[in-house]
Amino acid sequence: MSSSPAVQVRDLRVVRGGREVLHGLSFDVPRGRVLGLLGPSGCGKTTVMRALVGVQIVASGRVTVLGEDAGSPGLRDRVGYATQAPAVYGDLTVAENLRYFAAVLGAPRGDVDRVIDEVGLAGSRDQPVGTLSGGQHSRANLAVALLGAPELLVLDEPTVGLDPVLRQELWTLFRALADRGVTLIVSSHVMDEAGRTDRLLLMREGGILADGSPAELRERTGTADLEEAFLRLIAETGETAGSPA
Ligand SMILES: Nc1ncnc2c1ncn2[C@@H]1O[C@H](COP(=O)(O)OP(=O)(O)OP(=O)(O)O)[C@@H](O)[C@H]1O
Repeated sequence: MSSSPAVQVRDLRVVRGGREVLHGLSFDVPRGRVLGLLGPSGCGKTTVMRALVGVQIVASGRVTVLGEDAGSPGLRDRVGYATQAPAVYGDLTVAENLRYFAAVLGAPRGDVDRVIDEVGLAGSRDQPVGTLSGGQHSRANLAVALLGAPELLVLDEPTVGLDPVLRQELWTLFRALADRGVTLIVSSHVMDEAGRTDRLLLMREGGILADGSPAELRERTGTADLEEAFLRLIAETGETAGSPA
């Protein structure tokens, strides 16, 4: 297996709706790590993820994923993507949905039971997705992204709306996947999840405010609380922008 980063982004600029929403981002994600993409609503997290999976038109820059250009056909079964809007069909059961997506993705049939177990939905496998709770619905969506055992998982706010117990279970699953060598990019706008990542990319207004491990960010800002660290970084950039050259 290559030791090159799972993801390399260089000078990524994206224009959406006639406005530049990513202003020249550069970052790497090492293999087998969990990267948290954090920042306020509208800062560009989903746009970064769309660029990584190759569905976003980019104005300039380079996005390399698992050694290939983002969106290359060769990456189709190596990258799993779960969007915020569930992809699963409400009138099919959990198992039917997964059998359908496994067929579309060319994933082995045996994967269906594995991913249902991984997301903790074995007890609801024969229930129509439309009758699941919100948290179960998000987990069914996540299960689709796990089909085929992708090397990179891009998960857009996978824990939104989940209770603390389920969130903890999902983070345990993310860690187990990373221990198996999978690279995960997980977005969130709640800072209490930041401490569970290996690496944090803090975004604000289409730019990167900070990139480092939670420990590095705590040290740099002199606070143990990552939410407070984020606020201090914002204050710091405000001061820099406002200070005389
Ligand atoms: N389809 C679109 N057309 C035009 N502008 C868009 C479109 N989608 C997003 N944007 C804009 O791009 C910027 C980044 O949006 P993006 O969805 O990437 O943010 P986000 O950080 O993922 O937000 P959230 O946490 O609310 O999902 C925002 O200013 C948003 O208004």
